[in-house]
Amino acid sequence: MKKHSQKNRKNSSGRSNRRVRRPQAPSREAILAKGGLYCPIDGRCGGCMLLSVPYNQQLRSKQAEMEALFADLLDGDTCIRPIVGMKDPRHYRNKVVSPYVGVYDKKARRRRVLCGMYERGTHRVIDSRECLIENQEAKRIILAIRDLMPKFGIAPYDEDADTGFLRHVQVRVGHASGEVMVTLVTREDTFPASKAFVRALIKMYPSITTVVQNVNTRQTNVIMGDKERTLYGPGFILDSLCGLSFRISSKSFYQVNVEQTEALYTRAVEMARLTGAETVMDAYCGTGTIGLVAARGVSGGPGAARVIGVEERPDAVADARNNARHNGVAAAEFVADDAGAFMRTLAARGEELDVLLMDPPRSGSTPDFLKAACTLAPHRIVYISCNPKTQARDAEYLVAHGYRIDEMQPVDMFPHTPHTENILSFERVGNSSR
Ligand SMILES: C[S@@+](CC[C@H](N)C(=O)[O-])C[C@H]1O[C@@H](n2cnc3c(N)ncnc32)[C@H](O)[C@@H]1O
Repeated sequence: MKKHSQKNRKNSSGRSNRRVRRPQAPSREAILAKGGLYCPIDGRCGGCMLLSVPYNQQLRSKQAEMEALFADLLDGDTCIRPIVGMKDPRHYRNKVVSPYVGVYDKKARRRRVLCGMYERGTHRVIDSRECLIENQEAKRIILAIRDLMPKFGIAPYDEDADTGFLRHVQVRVGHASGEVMVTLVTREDTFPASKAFVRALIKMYPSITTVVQNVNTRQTNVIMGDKERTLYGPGFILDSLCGLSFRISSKSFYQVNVEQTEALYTRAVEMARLTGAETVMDAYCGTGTIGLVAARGVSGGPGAARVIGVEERPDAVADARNNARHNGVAAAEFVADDAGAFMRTLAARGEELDVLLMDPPRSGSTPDFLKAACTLAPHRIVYISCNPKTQARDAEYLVAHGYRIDEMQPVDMFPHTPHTENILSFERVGNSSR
């Protein structure tokens, strides 16, 4: 029997010890010459995977992917719109989160703090000074915090030993307002240096309008804990979207690419074809953004007569009610419930619903929600999705139960990543009177 050489012998995990040569990454010059973007940590970071692909080519591929995915569900009369891309697809992320870890620097013979992003598929932090998709002011603040930590005796968190103090920092920047919220996620509740630290940080970055401490004492991958206290400012920021103003707290769901969100919501409400007389359901409504935009109307058109929003998270529902009050929208009400259960209740009561707007999580909707939706039989359904695969599954149900897709609109919410947001509008077949 032929023996394996030492070089080829397999280790305990069954993998060969021989070093596998990675295919050589294209050079900076080659990427830029092709029209792509160059990032020195491209390929290692878990963030964007398509940076080196020219943006127009990314858009063409995403469009082709959507058309192929829905090919069997569209008919000859479906209007397929070209994907909405960004003019400048850089620095679009208005929410930046970074872990902080301590390492021993052999060259400098001292410990230092790293911050940045995790290496793809690991919990190793890649120290990065720049990111092509993150908001630049947010990134500068993340780095400034790293530099201030030793001066205030703030130790980075050690995940294995469950020691240290600062676990993560989240920075949110209001796209239109420019207001900045910094959330410091700490392992302990007591933060002795908090006042002096916050003062020093704000002196460096006067754009910061509020600082929040979030306490996460658990040994977990989940970033945020339950307990929060405001260290500076009001504890939230305001931002405007489609002419309305929204209150964003550290844990609220708020789309990270606000420029594209304006396009997404505008197209979704246009696709609802409101006349001013409709009762509209905003299902999976988060902080009520889409429903409030529908109540107000877009592109100079009329809004809904009445909006009912449903969302399972009570804190998001509280934000939605606040947002309605704050914008003077009286025709919107928000309910904290499971969307499927709520739809079943409405269907059992025989309520009338004209238009259903739905924006479920990546897992898509549920059979009981879709069944109740078909019983309520709104004359239009507008389905927004960040995961077109589950959207295609749900669309198949709707098409089999009395609806046809009359329009499809992909939107590029996450340039340089493989993700595409997609909007489908459905009309009820043979029921134009409602
Ligand atoms: C993709 S987000 C959309 C939020 C909102 N439409 C927006 O654009 O900001 C999905 C929302 O669905 C909520 N959700 C998830 N499962 C739910 C369920 N079974 N019932 C009600 N809401 C749910 C999540 O909490 C989240 O706020």
